[in-house]
Amino acid sequence: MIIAIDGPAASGKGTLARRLAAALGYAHLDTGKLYRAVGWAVARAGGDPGDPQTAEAAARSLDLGLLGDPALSSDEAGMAASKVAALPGVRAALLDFQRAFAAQPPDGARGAVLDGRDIGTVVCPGADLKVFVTASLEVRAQRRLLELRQNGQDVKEEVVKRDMRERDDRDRTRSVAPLVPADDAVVLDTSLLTPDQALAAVMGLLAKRGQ
Ligand SMILES: Nc1ncnc2c1ncn2[C@@H]1O[C@H](COP(=O)(O)OP(=O)(O)OP(=O)(O)O)[C@@H](O)[C@H]1O
Ligand SMILES: Nc1ccn([C@@H]2O[C@H](COP(=O)(O)O)[C@@H](O)[C@H]2O)c(=O)n1
Repeated sequence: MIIAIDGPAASGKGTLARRLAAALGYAHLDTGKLYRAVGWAVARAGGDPGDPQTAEAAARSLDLGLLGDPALSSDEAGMAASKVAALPGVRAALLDFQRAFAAQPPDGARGAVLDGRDIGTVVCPGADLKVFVTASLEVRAQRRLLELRQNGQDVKEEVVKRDMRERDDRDRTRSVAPLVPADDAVVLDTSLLTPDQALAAVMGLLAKRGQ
């Protein structure tokens, strides 16, 4: 069983995907971390994340050990990620790994939950369940602000909101794998939902479908 969770920044898709995977005993892949690791590797080396050759080389030689680096959660890493993510060569370099994870989840798990921007449309178009998670920009910016401050990062509200809008715009308008709900995705607005309520909504969908 493959579950695809997509949506814009800080909509709550990662929280939902992680909790869903734990509840079902499935493996979870946060695909945003792959793009963050590539963008961050380029930026940290002083390169331009928007440069196709540099970014594609970084994607092809990506060290998966970097996915646990706390620096990946920064706003800067998110911006660098969205720049490398607009490049077709970078997306192609990361595609096989994501598809292999979904087809053969690690540790013998019976299923996989992947979250990102293009899971339901490109990575796993045949997923058993697709959920497109949304929330208003205001709510999402407040969530991210709280998260970054709790992580000890000194960030300004207007900068977080501006960066989020810019990142969402780039993700929605890029020519390759843009952020759009798959035709067969269920849209879940979490603006007024707690993480528990969002999880319950998806568990309810699975139960209704007999899965
Ligand atoms: N339903 C919710 N209600 C309140 N806060 C939430 C909810 N879901 C997630 N959060 C919080 O909002 C923040 C962003 O959530 P999360 O990381 O799940 O979003 P995301 O869509 O995966 O973001 P990104 O794409 O940037 O990784 C986290 O601090 C998380 O704890
Ligand atoms: N499937 C995906 C996942 C992510 N991206 C890009 O990475 C950026 C960071 O992702 P987060 O989920 O960690 O916020 C995001 O803004 C996208 O540009 C992607 O393109 N496809």
